[in-house]
Amino acid sequence: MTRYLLRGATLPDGSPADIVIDEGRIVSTAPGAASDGPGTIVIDAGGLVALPGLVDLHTHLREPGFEQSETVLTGTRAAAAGGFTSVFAMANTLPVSDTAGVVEQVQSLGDAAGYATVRPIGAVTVGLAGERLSEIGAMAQSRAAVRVFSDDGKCVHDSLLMRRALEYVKTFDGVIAQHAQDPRLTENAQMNEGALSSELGLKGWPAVAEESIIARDVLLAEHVGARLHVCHLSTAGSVDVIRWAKARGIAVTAEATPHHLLLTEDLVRSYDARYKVNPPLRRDDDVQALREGVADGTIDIVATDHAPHPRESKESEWDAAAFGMVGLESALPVVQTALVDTGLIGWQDVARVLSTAPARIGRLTGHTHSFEDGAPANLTLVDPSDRSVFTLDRLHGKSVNTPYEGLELAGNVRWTFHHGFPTLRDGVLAPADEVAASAASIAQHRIGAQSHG
Ligand SMILES: NC(=O)N[C@@H](CC(=O)O)C(=O)O
Ligand SMILES: [Zn+2]
Ligand SMILES: [Zn+2]
Repeated sequence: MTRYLLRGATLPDGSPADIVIDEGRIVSTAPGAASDGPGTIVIDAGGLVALPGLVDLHTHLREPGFEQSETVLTGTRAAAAGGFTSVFAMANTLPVSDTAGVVEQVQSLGDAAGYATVRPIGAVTVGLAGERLSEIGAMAQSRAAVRVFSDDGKCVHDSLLMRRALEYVKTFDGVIAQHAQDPRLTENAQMNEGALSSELGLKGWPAVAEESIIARDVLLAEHVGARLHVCHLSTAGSVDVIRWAKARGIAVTAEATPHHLLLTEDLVRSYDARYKVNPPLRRDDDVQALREGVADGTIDIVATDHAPHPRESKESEWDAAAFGMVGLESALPVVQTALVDTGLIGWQDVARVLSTAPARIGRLTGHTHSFEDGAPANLTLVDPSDRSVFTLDRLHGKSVNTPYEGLELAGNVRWTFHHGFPTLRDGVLAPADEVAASAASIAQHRIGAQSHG
């Protein structure tokens, strides 16, 4: 394997570093200490911030079943372009990822592609139908070793099923990731409920539909003593409920998406379905509350909810259009724009909310996120001085349903290393055949690490 020297990088804590990568691992980070042996590729990392490889706990890769929107290969190319080295693949595929067979298939596709570590999420209920628990134990014990279970796209609404699911995952330290949406309160809902939804004549989606499920679930998690993760918080009230639950010592974690940290419902005035997403874009005071929630640690992570949809699903009229936005390539720029450049968080917090905390919540093994000598080299180099208008050529997945086209965002990902292999090189994706050729050794790393716990 090639040896790399990333010269003049800045670590998240602000300290300078010359990062040497060899045999897929970080050999040293001490400035000046690195000598360029023959065959070392030297990268000028001056002005670039080195972050541990980003980890997305909430990605829709769409394979199997919806390959016209995305595949494991194209979605992980988008991930690498966005600085991600691991993604957790949501279960709303076709067939649904509710059996050991499907989660192992998703994991194998990720291993073969090689652009990022793919960790499948298992469905909580069979077919996401909300009626019977899926084979949670078999998925946990499978080669995919699933630790995160979610019916995302749908809420696990039945209280007894939710209780049983929490009891089940508790036995192996798993977590239920809840899409908190009361189905009865949101029937045919199209956007945030309020003055604007009345004005636009679109059926509203009240904040309480999210907050009431979160309140119930934190109490269930407390009762069972199990871990609960709440997907895509979107309202100020949700942040309050999570803050209350954490103060009470409940084992709950929460995520916010980049789009809910930057965009508001006012965009819906355009009736442009690029802005149609579940949960809906909310008001400015919600955005502010979410930002404060990330800054004070109430919200543990930022997760993309990368949700690719084909053009025809987004070009129809608002009511008929699909919910969802792509988000892997824009995540880091939006986080810098909304949280870092506003002075709310620093780069160490970015490393936490986009890498170490999601890795911990998902019990990601064999993929450490530190700059310690000997750690697997999963890292990304970001240019924080970049200011550029977001364009569709920044996207590398199959779908282009981004809300950021034409917006100026701060920060850009330049390099991504996945287990020592550069998947993104000064902004250019490595060719698929080269990445696939390195994939066997990457899989080897992971299997070795998993068997050690
Ligand atoms: N976020 C969305 O608007 N859509 C997601 C489902 C989901 O995350 O709930 C999708 O799968 O398209
Ligand atoms: Zn969801
Ligand atoms: Zn989702």
